[in-house]
Amino acid sequence: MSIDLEVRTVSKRFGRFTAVHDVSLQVPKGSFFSILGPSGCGKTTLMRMIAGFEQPSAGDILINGASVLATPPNRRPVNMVFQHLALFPMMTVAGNVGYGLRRRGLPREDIARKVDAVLARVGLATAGPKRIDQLSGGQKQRVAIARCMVLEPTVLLLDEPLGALDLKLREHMKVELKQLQHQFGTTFVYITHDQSEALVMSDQVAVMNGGRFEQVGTPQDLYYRPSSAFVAGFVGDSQRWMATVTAADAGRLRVRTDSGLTIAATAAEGASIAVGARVEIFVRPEAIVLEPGGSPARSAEDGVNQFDGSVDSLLFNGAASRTLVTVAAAAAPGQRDTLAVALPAGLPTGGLAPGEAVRLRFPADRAIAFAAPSGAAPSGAAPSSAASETAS
Ligand SMILES: Nc1ncnc2c1ncn2[C@@H]1O[C@H](COP(=O)(O)OP(=O)(O)OP(=O)(O)O)[C@@H](O)[C@H]1O
Repeated sequence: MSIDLEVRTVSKRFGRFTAVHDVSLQVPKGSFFSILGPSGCGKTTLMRMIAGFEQPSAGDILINGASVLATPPNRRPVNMVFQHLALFPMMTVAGNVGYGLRRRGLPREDIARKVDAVLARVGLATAGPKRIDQLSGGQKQRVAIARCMVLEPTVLLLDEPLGALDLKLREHMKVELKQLQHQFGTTFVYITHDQSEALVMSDQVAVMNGGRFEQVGTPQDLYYRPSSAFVAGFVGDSQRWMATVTAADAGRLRVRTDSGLTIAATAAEGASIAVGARVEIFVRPEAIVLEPGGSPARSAEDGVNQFDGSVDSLLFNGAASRTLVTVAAAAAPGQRDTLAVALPAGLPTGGLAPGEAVRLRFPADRAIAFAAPSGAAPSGAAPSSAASETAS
């Protein structure tokens, strides 16, 4: 596996503030790598160092195995697509796409041939003579990508390129960008604060927080095997509780949530958690199975959590429909918890109505516990309703 881009223990300080701390990554040739993190975590600073617009304070950046620190931005084999695309509004589509080739001094006929070929590959074969303002938002995105791809970069850097689009177009462009990347076979490094963009498109994702990488892995790794509470909370939806550990045996835990529920949970990989520890518990909505209430109670199985509750509300959203279920903690009168549960596709939501009794089950190995940062605020309990916690 050859590596197109390598970042080695790179840091960036602005005065006394460190925006990027000791970050390392390797991006294999032809892959889609995303850097995902909240606003201000250092994504753009890292990207600007790769592009050559900022110099690292420490570390090295290699493209095709050679350090590029001494190479100015316009000589690095990378191109960058910005959120606001930076297309020239007064030029035609072909004029924009051919701009870099003209600056390189290529003969006109070579430019015309390359521009036509790349426009055809992004599905805009006939758009060359059009003005930029005659294009839709999605078409402008494709022109911005074509303008970079025509220069045949080793790495294409994309800085939140879908940020300015409306939601529907963003959903569409996620799939289209992934297809374009696959078709060109070019290495893409993509920065975003939108976890769903990163999950859908990427081969590998680095989750960044406070200038550091929290975890680098496949979307599946991040979703199913998060290595920190930050990753578990930032990637995908979760039911989340603050809790105290009441029993611990080789990673199998029993915890009492601040809202009064007793939950069988599993310590996150590599975490050593003892009785009395404060933890954060994460359960994915689809890990929770919803059964009709009133069905004969199954005997409590070891390692399976089981709660009786009632439907609070239905959140219909086609295949992504959910229901909110309220359960009460028997040991804590007056306290209750509302859990979001995914409805299996095709389940007639007509069968469920607010107030209806249901039973929730989820296995202990889908309730992942991370040590809570010291001083973490309790999650707090919602107001009361009638339901009872059964055995777990
Ligand atoms: N030239 C600079 N001088 C001083 N501080 C800077 C400079 N550039 C960035 N920073 C700081 O570094 C931190 C990281 O900024 P950066 O733009 O890399 O974050 P980001 O993750 O890309 O955020 P966003 O998603 O909002 O663009 C921020 O606190 C920012 O204020």
